[in-house]
Amino acid sequence: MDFVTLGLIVFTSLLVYAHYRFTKKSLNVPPCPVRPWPIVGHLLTLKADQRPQLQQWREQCGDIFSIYLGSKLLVVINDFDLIRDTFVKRADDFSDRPIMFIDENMGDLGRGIVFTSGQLWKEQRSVALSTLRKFGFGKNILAERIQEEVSHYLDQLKDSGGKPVDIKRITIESTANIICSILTGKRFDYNDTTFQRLLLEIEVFFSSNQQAAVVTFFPFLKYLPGHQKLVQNVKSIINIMKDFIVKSKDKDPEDNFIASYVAERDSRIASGETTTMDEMNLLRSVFDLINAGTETTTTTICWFVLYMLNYPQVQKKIYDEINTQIGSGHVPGIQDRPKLVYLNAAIKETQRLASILPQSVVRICSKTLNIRNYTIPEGSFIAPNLDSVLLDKNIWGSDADVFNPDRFIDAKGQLKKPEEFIPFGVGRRVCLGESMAKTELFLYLSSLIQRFHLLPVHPDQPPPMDYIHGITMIPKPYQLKLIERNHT
Ligand code: HEM
Repeated sequence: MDFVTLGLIVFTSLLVYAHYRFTKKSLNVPPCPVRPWPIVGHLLTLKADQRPQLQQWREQCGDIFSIYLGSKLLVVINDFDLIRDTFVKRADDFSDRPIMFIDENMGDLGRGIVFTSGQLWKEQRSVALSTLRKFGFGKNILAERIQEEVSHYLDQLKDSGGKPVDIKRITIESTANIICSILTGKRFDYNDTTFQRLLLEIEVFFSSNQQAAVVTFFPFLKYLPGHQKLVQNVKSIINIMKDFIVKSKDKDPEDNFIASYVAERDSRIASGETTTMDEMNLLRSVFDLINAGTETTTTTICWFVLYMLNYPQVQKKIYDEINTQIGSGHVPGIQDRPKLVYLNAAIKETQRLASILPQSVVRICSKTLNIRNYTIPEGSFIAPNLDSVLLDKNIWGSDADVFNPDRFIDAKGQLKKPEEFIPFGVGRRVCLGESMAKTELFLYLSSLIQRFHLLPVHPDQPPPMDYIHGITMIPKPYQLKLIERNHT
């Protein structure tokens, strides 16, 4: 990039910034916690871990405040009632998503499920959901498929022979295999080279996502060399997805998601229906489902195990419950879920406290709107701060920052289902994979505790509960020992 180009970029950014500052001041946008800098806005003010900072800004500014990411306005919504009023009661206004940087590298903008809006999003989401239902979403067939994968997972873990092991990689392999087998009709051998390449690229994708987000706010950064690596990464994932589609699309529509999508598209076209179903949307939906369905579940499992190492009394109570309610004669199945109240409570408590997607997935305002007398200009980003609900002391009590599964159990010993428990988001864009994720979490974690005693590598020195602030809040890498329990 030469100096003239650089000068033009800086000059244009200043003009854009001045325009935004001037117009937004007169528009009464929600308050900023601190004054934004020219060009970069609050990007340099944001700390590496923004969670405590957002909490502090909420105390300072109230339930709604503004942050400038470059010249882009991001409005942060806090508090359960305000989040519900905005994203559920006014879903028509607040259900769109912005187009993100990666779309550019797909050769087509705004395709698939996660980063689309309007009619296209509605059709792609509804097709994805109805197709996934055919393959067992919300039914026992999916649970059986997951259970089969869990048994491979436990065998892999057993191979650690009680030596220190980091379970993250094995867990990603296993959860990715479930979604890949639904999409393509085929489960992969863990050593399959294409599968290993896919997992590696997904890991790179997730770890470089913050960098990717910055490019969304400063498109000129795409000319810097580091960015090319990201582009290459996305292209590699896309090529693997294309290969999945080529190999799966001509199979029986009952065999896999891809073939079923293609058959449905052909039938809509044949009957003269106007449809957004095409190869590009299929490609991007497959990409979305693998990305959204792998990292989130894996991260939650890794958090649960970390809590078990730090709270051995909770682990013992879960094991005792499994022993009493199920015994060791068979692995827990989905029909056992209602019996394991304490385990279910511990899973909920993990999701609440770990809050792995603290600001959910960002939305965009497609027209100028008002919230509590503030103006939210067209094109602004808007995010529900799930942390502000999941960690709220007014909802969960003064020990909201302590891991305590009992808070989800009522006086009669029944599982509580508070409406403020929103780790899967809210409104029309609520997680599409919620039922699958819940089934996975129950089957993986019940089997894990039934089969192994989870121990820290150094007795009485459990790994710290630190995390890395990526696209999800990932526990810092840690090891543990898995000691097989005595089975009768
Ligand atoms: C513990 C696991 C999971 C958590 C905590 C989680 C959480 C979330 C959250 C917070 C959102 C954004 C919702 C919003 O904008 O309000 C989301 C969206 C989404 N999730 Fe999940 N998720 C999980 C597992 C899964 C799985 C297993 C799948 C797929 C098989 C999946 C697919 C999706 C998709 C496609 C979207 C975008 C929905 C849309 O924009 O219409 N998720 N998820």
